[in-house]
Amino acid sequence: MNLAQFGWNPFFEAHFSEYSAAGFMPARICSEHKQQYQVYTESGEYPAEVSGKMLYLADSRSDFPAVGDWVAVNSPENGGLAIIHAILPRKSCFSRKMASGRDRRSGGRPEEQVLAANVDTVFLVSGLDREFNLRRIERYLTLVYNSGATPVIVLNKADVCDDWEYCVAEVKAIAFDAPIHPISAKTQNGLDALRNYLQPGKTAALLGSSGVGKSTIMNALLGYERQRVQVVSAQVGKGQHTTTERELIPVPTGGLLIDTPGMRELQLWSSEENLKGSFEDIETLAVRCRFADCQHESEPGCAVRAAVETGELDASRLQSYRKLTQEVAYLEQRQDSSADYLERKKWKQIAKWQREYSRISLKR
Ligand SMILES: Nc1nc2c(ncn2[C@@H]2O[C@H](COP(=O)(O)OP(=O)(O)OP(=O)(O)O)[C@@H](O)[C@H]2O)c(=O)[nH]1
Ligand SMILES: [Zn+2]
Repeated sequence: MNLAQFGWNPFFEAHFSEYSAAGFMPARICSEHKQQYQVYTESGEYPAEVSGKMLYLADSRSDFPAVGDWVAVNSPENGGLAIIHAILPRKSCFSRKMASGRDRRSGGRPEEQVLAANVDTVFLVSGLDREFNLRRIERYLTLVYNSGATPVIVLNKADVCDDWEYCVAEVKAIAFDAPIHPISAKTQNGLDALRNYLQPGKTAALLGSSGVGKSTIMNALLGYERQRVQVVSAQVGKGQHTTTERELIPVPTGGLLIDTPGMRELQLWSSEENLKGSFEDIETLAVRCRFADCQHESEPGCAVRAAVETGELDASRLQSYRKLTQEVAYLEQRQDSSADYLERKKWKQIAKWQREYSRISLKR
């Protein structure tokens, strides 16, 4: 197997020199299930586990490999198990803050779990049907900008939209420099535009609400119906090893697509930072507010509200900005709290509420 086909490049090469000196070889995680892995290496595909040392040193779930990660492994002998010794730095990363209390290591704090790593392009899929919703696209854009991957906006179901040019223009106004591709997965129109992002060694993932057509697009790009198979157990070497369906899947154009259950359930977990990427217009206006910590509510000399009044800024933009700010504040407050039992119980409730809330607001 040719590693460059799997995304190996000078960035990872540079970070690998100390490991190659120690006799390790590079591998890319192509599936993960309960910390049992499957990896692509130059000499083929192997089951893998993390080393005892890595397990011992890990103090949160984000210290474990995720699908898409490049790792350093020992050479697996005749079809055996590869042992993972280190994770190379991630060029991009999608993660989720886990509800507290699941893992004692975290002391009950919301913990980061990496869902996918080293994604180059995210196809942010939206339907051009009745589900079309600009605010939702904004929220997903925020999430993608925060990951380090590059967003590409895919407007699917153009076949059922009479006025898709109008929708594209609307999206353009909120998308900054993200490319926008109207397509129809059903009629296969416009799919070549997406194939362009899947050159050899490039990794892409599909993100978007349920029913927008992610599976249909994926099947069209793969050229076959991908079945999402249940976990099966296989006897490997001396111990039991669980193998799962590949979640980093080669496509005929030479690139790779990531499809993990985690990416499918990904919700908006953000921090202050990622507000900036998709609300540049508001951030720019806010520089002119009289108070540096202006909330753009009722403060005197607020440049953001002034812009809404003159029509320079759409009122709904400010509304979605506020909503996102509130969510961020909420999450940060959670992270600050202490970790005793009652707190944890409360957090569980909050996490549940938060999940429901983001579901509801994403559906809006
Ligand atoms: N008219 C039309 N329907 C489409 C198109 N693409 C997908 N669909 C339909 O939309 C429905 C949902 O498609 P899926 O591919 O299952 O959507 P998904 O985003 O994978 O949904 P989840 O698995 O729930 O996340 C199916 O009935 C598809 O046939 C399209 O381009 N045009
Ligand atoms: Zn203001």
